[in-house]
Amino acid sequence: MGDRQSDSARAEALRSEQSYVSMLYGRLDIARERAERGIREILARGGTGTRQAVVEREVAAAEHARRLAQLSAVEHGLCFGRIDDAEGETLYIGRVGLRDDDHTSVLVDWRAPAARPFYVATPSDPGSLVRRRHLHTRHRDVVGIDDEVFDLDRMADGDRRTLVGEAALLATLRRGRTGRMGEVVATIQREQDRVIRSGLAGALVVQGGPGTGKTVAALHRAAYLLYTHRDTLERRGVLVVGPNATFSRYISQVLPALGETQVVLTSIGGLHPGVRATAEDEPAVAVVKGDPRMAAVVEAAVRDRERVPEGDLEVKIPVRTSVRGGVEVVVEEMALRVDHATCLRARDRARGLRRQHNIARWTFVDQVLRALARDEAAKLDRPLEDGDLRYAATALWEHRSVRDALDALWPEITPERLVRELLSDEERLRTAAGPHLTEEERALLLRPREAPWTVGDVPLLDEAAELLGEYDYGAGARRRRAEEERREEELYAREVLTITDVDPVLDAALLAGRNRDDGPYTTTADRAARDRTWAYGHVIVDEAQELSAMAWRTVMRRVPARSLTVVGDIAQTGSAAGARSWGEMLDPYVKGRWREERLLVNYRTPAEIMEVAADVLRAVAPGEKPPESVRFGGARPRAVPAGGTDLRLLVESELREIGGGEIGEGRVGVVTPDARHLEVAALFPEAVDPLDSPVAVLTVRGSKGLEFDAVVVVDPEGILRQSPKGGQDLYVAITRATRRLTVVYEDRLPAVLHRLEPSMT
Ligand SMILES: Nc1ncnc2c1ncn2[C@@H]1O[C@H](COP(=O)(O)OP(=O)(O)OP(=O)(O)O)[C@@H](O)[C@H]1O
Repeated sequence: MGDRQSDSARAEALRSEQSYVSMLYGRLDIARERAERGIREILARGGTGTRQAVVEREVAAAEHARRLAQLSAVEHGLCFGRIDDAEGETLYIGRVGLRDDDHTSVLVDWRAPAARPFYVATPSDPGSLVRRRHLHTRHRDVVGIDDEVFDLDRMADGDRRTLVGEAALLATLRRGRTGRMGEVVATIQREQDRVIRSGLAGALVVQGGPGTGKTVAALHRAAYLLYTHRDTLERRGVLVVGPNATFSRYISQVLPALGETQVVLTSIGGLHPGVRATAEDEPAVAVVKGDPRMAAVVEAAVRDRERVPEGDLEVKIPVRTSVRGGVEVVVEEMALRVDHATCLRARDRARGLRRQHNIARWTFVDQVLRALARDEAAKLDRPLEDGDLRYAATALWEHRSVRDALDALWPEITPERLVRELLSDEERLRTAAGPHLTEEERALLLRPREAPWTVGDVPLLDEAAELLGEYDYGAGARRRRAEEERREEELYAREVLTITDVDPVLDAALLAGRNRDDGPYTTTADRAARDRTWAYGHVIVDEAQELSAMAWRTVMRRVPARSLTVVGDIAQTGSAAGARSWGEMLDPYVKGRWREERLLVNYRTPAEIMEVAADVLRAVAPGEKPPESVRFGGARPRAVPAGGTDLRLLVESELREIGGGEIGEGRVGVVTPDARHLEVAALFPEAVDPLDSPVAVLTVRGSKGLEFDAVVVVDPEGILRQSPKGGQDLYVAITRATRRLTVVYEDRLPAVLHRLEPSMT
């Protein structure tokens, strides 16, 4: 009887929620149609007319397109929650806000202040709420409801009859892994909510063990900040720096689904435009490259490119040429000379400007050319008026021999060439390293000229770019011109805004920015990603423990306002050049101005696996407490000897286990030491994509931030031995599992894994 009563309560609740949710999708369709119609109408009006008309059309079209993209991204799980308060008021919470024809809110955007109680109410501190309800939808159908009742006595009778309970969080956690980060906007927990809604200003560190939802919190924070501080952040954009490109893909789908499209996702290896570094240095090399002393080395390398000849400068210029057999041949030359002291003065003067190398070069070149011109006039016994000097100097610059001589002293140089030559030329490296590096450290840095860029090179390139300045001399003038144009456009846009009614949140600078590009409309994210010197409004660094001191310099340059979210776990630091403490990395920039939040609950790894991980954690970070798991009851983690184990069969059986007897949706991650990655990957030729194939074969580094239903750790001893941070690596590998863990050991199981029960496959 009781069951039947609760069944009918569930059915009634489902019916009523379905009718509300159907109404919401109806509103969504109307909003989309409106945006589509807007675009169609603008296109129909054609591409001609006055300049004002064209701008108006482009702005309006861009706004419609943006709205359409936003509305399309929220189709899945449009509405996921409802709160009822003691006054009898009900709010529905969703991915975007929607209003009905009377402009009454029918769906509250999850980022709006009104939605906050949905995330922060707890049984001990429910605020004014009497109930929180989670709605589960598939496509447009409501398929499940979970209620948390905070105050049964104050609930309306009708609502009391239709209570439906099951912990929404645990239901979410039971879902299989898909290779893309799941959406958890419906089940954000209170401690995560504090992180998400923390103020924009200053640096926030989010420290938490594996699976505590740091990435989840950081991404929702990006969406929240963009919503709450729209004016600032839409113009400047938000940069999210992750550990690798796979990770960026893993999380890339979450942001648009949260209603945001203004974010640049990249890794340290992608921060220098034009370079996509993925290769990693050996740990010892990474340590040297990541050391802050490298800033001084790069600076010395730039100074080394500002030379004067040992004695006087002598340059031969052709005086007489003739054409023989169609080729111009020099018949007579003249040697011009500039004395050593004048060269030194030219260099000092150029350096004294405190401009970047490629810009100060003009001063040096100009000084030496004038000295050469004076010498030429003297040798030809020609009077040289001051007014002629400039002309004579320019004429000398036409001679190849003069240009070569000046290039050899103070070349115009790109960051790429500077760093490549610094790291591949023993002599240059010795000179630049000076007292900063030991002989052993220099030897570690030295590599062949054609070596590919590594992630550790990118901060050096950035450092060099900062000191060298624009390679393209015309760029400075062009930028000044562009700046003037921007101001003009802004003025113009302000006028447009007063006469068109496109979007009240749009401001003139933003509007001008959107129309400035010569190509079609591009987003802030597009422009920011192309510009090395772009100053972002906010920067989020995930797996931030991996960044070296040099990498932090690179990141900090992109956020002069020092508005940052730093997310990571010191106990998971795998890079030998990474952080040992947050203070060590952040104090040089925001000493005494960074705040820390800790996340303590592990939503990923079941308690049984976490016990094994905790032993590893104790060995690498004795003071650290492992996070507490919310999941229990996974299969017992096990260890199998490599001898007699067929890895393919093992992985197949794991796929079957997680697929409930057949190979279905679940995913297996095989994590190997770096040195064995190729050999193991060759066993799984079908595992082509680490996110989309059912099986992914990864190094520990490649697995950072990702998760799998089942994890197979190959050769734990090899992982422990591969770097000074081998223990941390093993901790990371083990904690990638959401349900099952198998460790395949070589000769013997490492002592730190003693808790695992050896079993045969
Ligand atoms: N509030 C939540 N509701 C539902 N699932 C959650 C919640 N918070 C986190 N999760 C899930 O827990 C898993 C781990 O989250 P996430 O990857 O953000 O953790 P992390 O702290 O970044 O981990 P790591 O440091 O190990 O990379 C993900 O599957 C995420 O969807």
